Amino acid sequence: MRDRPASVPETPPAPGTWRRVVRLFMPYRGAVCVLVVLIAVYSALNAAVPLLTRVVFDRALFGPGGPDLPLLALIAGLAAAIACAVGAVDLGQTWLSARVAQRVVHGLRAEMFGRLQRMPLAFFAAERGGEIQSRLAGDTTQIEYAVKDTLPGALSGLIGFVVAAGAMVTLSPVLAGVALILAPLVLLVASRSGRALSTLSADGQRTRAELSSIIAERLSLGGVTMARVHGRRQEEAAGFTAESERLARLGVRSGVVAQLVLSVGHVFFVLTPYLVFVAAGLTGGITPGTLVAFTVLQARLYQPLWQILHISTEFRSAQGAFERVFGYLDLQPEPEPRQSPAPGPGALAARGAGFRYPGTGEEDRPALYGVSLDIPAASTTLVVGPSGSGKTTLGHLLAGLHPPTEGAVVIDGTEFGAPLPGRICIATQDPFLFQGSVADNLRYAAPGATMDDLVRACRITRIHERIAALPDGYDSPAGERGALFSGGERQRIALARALLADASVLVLDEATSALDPLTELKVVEAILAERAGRTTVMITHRFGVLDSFDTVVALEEGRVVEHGSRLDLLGDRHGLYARMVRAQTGAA
Ligand SMILES: Nc1ncnc2c1ncn2[C@@H]1O[C@H](COP(=O)(O)OP(=O)(O)OP(=O)(O)O)[C@@H](O)[C@H]1O
Repeated sequence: MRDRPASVPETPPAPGTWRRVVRLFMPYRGAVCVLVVLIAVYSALNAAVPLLTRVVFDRALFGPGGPDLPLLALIAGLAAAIACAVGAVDLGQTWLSARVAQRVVHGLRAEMFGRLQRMPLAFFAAERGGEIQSRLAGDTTQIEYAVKDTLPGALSGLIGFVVAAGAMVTLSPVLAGVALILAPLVLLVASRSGRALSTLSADGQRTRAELSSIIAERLSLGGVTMARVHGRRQEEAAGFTAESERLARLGVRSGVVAQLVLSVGHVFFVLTPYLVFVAAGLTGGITPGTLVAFTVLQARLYQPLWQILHISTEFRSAQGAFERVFGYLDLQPEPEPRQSPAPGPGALAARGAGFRYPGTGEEDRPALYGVSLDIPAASTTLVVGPSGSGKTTLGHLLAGLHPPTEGAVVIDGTEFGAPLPGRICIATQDPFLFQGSVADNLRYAAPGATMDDLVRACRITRIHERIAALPDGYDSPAGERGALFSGGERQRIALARALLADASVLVLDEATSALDPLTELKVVEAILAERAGRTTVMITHRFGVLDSFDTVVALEEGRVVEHGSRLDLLGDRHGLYARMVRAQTGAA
């Protein structure tokens, strides 16, 4: 299993994270302003009730003339009206804040997905699947929880605090001063604990991502098979358990730190009223009505304070998630192609093209270098070479999947370095079939294809009989990554999909490698016949019996070492192609 440091070193919060969080709300500033007004109204209405209580005590109940029933009835009516208004305003503010929060989180998710789609393929080769899943689904969910409660909570906390403190100062400035004397201590503890919480949160998010990666990789069909074949089930379970325990420990520590803040706050809330009573006793001249109103207002003061503490701990806990999401949003995507080449017959060329995979050092040889080739329109070209010689890399360059890191790749006279759907298509050795029906998978290349089109393509790639024999025919499910089909069947379905794309250039990168040699020969011949008049490039190791190609390109160690007609290259007894054909066919 993976190695991990026993504990991730404390990292200070990334500078600018909070500024970026605030910026997320900028497009909704109008709604946020309305929210502020609603919350202010809500807080003012809430603060009015204790002031009514003061009138009840000092005038309506215990006034000089005894109980004043009409005044009591009036106050009861007013209190009922205020309660209704508070309910309505509360509903409005909940709707608005939920809307803003959901929009912000939806925007983050959509932007992150879009950014990832534009990342170079090398990013997906290096990044773990679980990591992407964890950031896109897990981190955004944590942000959603934080943002949903935070926006209204922080605003109502602040406004509620100001309104309640203002009302308390109006009643008695001295008692208000005493009530707030311990507040700085609580804020200090909150700020210290907040920093610890952010670190714990970042560590927690990383551990969650590690768990997701283990699940995605080791609980896949391939991962489970590998563990069973090599008898490593217990080690796999132990690796997962260790990460899970680590997450559990982090969860406990975060819970304790968060509770520390809340507990200090609690002591403050319990202690302060008694300090106020003592102060009232010492100063004298405070009416019972003022003291009752003051006591009610104190509760109203603590609630927002409590809310602010609670939110600050929650937000600090979400800091790690924000940083990981922003980390993906800062990734450098592939540049968009400057111009789309004008339509043409499909003549390809490489001009001194080379490619170096990201992460390979300057001292390593590039995967491909100095490749200059002309592949005329409507020609058929075979690309051969030893394992690791750069065939797939060349295929990817010709299909626009990688832009060359030196030189250029050209179609019909125009340089390109990005996929050209509809003009160039590639079928690979390990094709991707998604969960859905066989027909869905085929129509991915040609959404408007009729059933006859599907059947025709599948007949060419010799897979129609197999699909037709399934209980639901073309509507049968393909399974996870096409797992309900054999490797050779998957390849033939993917080849049919590539034919349906009807591109002027088709690159076959070992796309028939899982077929038996006889079927492979028939399928390749049928594809070439179907594509007569269009350009086809085939990369393969099993070329010994393939004799219908115009041209052969032989690669060795990232360079083109032979390029010519098949018969010419066969004539060069010491040439790479001739030697490889002899090795395959057993010819002397
Ligand atoms: N994503 C990658 N990152 C780094 N190096 C890579 C990556 N993919 C391939 N390479 C390296 O680039 C070189 C050429 O690889 P490529 O897959 O093009 O060879 P190939 O001729 O198609 O091999 P094979 O016949 O085994 O499929 C190899 O040395 C390989 O290790």
